[in-house]
Amino acid sequence: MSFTLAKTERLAAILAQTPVIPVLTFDDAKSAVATSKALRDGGLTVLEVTLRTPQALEALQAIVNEVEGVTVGAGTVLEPEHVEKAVRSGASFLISPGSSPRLIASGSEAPVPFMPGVATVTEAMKLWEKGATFAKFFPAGPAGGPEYLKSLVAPLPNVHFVPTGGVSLANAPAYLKLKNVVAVGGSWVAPAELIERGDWAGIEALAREAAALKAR
Ligand SMILES: O=C(O)C(=O)C[C@H](O)[C@H](O)COP(=O)(O)O
Repeated sequence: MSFTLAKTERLAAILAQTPVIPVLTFDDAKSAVATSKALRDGGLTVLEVTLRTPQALEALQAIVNEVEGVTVGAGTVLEPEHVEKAVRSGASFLISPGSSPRLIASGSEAPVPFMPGVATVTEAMKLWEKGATFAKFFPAGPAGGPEYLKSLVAPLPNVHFVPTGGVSLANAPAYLKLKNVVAVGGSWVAPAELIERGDWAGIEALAREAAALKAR
């Protein structure tokens, strides 16, 4: 089991592309493609498609095949079966809200980078012992917010986080200014109501505001 340097570097390069990773939930491939184009046109090019709906893998594959200029990963990866299916559907990276031993074993062996989730110091240390230096911080707000993450800079200077869960345009800057935050994740840039309504211009506008945020 290993988080290899090559995959870690690949993940670092993906995360360096953007201050905000949209966390997306799709009920059909068509709206997934349209939403992804709107996000890309607004300047957000790294997308996380959650595996929370029956159509999620089909949606992910459609984005991979039909939308140029985006890097698409799978989110809500909870078990080894999700790892296999997401990779087969063309995911460029895998993200999980947590870091169970079984998932770490299969995720770290995947051919694409895997970013597990943590909410505590000990969880972050356990990953670091295995060679993982990037983790999703979830659920960011309830788990302690920017104050909590700031406290980890001194003891864990080599672990970097993508806070997700309760992040908004308003509070994203407080996370993005931290030394140990490379990007934030959030669903606010593609709200379900706008996707249902087909308001692609609205999503593009939200993406544009988010893309203008600065990571350190
Ligand atoms: O499904 C996953 O893998 C998760 O980790 C949960 C998501 O990241 C959050 O649901 C996004 O949080 P909000 O931006 O507050 O909506």
